[in-house]
Amino acid sequence: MSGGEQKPERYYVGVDVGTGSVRAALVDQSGVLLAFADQPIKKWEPQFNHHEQSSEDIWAACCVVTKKVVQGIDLNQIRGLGFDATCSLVVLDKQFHPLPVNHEEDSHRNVIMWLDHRAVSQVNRINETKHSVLQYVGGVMSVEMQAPKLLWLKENLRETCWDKAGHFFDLPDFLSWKATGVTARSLCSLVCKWTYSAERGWDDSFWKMIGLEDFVADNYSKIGNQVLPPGASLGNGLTPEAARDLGLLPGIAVAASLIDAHAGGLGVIGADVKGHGLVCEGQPVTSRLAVICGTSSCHMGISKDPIFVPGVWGPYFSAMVPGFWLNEGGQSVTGKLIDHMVEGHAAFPELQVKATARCQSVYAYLNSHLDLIKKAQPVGFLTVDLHVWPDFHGNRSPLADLTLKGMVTGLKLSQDLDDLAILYLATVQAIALGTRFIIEAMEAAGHSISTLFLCGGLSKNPLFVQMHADVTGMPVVLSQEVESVLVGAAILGACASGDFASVQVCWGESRGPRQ
Ligand SMILES: Nc1ncnc2c1ncn2[C@@H]1O[C@H](COP(=O)(O)OP(=O)(O)O)[C@@H](O)[C@H]1O
Ligand SMILES: O=C(CO)[C@H](O)[C@H](O)COP(=O)(O)O
Repeated sequence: MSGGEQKPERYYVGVDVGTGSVRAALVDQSGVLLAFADQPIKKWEPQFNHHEQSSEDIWAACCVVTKKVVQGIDLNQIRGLGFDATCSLVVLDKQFHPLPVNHEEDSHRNVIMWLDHRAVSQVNRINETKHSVLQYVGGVMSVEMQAPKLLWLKENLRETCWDKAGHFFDLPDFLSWKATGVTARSLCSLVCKWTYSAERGWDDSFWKMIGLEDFVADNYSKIGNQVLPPGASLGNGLTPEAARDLGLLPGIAVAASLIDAHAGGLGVIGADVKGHGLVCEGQPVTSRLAVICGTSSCHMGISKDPIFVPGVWGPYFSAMVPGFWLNEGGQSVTGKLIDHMVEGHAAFPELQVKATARCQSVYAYLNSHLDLIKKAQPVGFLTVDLHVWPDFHGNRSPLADLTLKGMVTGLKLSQDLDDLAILYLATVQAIALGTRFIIEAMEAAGHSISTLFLCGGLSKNPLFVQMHADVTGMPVVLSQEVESVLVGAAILGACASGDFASVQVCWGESRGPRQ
């Protein structure tokens, strides 16, 4: 954000709800992050491929982190609040109380998480319809989107959930409703996960064809019939009740939200790169690919005209950057896969002890261990006979095949720390190769990408970043501000406050690359 004529003492709060934790930041008018706080959130996996959360637990965590980042600040200086979150499905009854999304009837667990794969039969039937809305999700709907999950609820929890439900929210929209009482949905969520079209609105024939004609009959009141662009100001701003919860003043501007990957994309894709000798300097913003790497990785490329990439979500109009089409490639598990491989290895307890003794994270320890054992070779050569296929949770892009599984070839009869380090390296390489596979599919369809902009938890791992550069052959830019997703959320708040005319105006010089 670049302030221009505004006074310097205006602040914005961004709240980012990831898969594993909630983060908040206080950001100034120049986009500089002044305070940061995070808080883990609960997750349940009551059975394989069922992943649930609690919207009350998530809101409570939002309140804890927001209170922390505004400590010591004159609350009158806080002008706007923006939320982003994972695209999980929140279910509330007609009085806005949580409803259970499980057979146990535990209403605390009222969120079907984005990575939940329970609705396989439902998504297969949806894809068999070959309905035209599927063209706008890469040709194949993902089990991680909302329509199959809604159909699963109707077919499996009719009495305990479906019949009682009054409101189905994408998690980012739930948060903005909780803050303002306004049920308007963000165009970002509805376009990307719910088949809404920015140009044509809802398609009645789709919902009727898949057996969810209920939504058409009540004019989409349960899933959203008022739609606003991300960054638009909601109602009268923060309600007195939400203000008390969050430790802010009532009435401050609250923005229509973004999905987390889109907030990260917004936070990095417009960075000013002048003077860094980067190939993308002087090239259009469409030559950049934002890669948001957390539990999953999301590959966000924008274009002036719609580009249809088989197996890559979109094209979505105005879902991330207003006026641009978005294609969203993805890998359903990346950080989660690395954690899974490392934590499941027989040498993990030894790794923990050694990393703790050096006051390092296990990943910093593994990276230095790889440096030690590579000897004179480049580190990548350590895996010449060990290979990982990373689709342990199916392939989101570009194969769009949820049935795919993971694979490791080249295992030996030893399981020492060297083996663990090399398996970790092979996993990171496999993820980077998956990114290259997605880029190749996007380029074959018409994108022209020259530079990667990485953010999210995994961008803090130098090995992960280096492997993405090596494997794609492209420069990787890291934003000066490590918490770029939160900057994206704060940009929404800044935009809603009216201090900035649009989210693009917030892209400014202070948000250039790291030196
Ligand atoms: N400093 C770090 N070094 C290596 N990996 C990291 C680091 N920080 C976070 N990660 C990894 O990033 C992933 C989580 O990223 P994050 O963006 O916090 O996820 P989410 O938004 O999905 O909650 C985890 O797999 C974690 O191990
Ligand atoms: O589908 C997505 C974005 O469209 C993301 O994968 C999902 O929101 C989870 O994000 P994260 O891995 O950062 O927790």
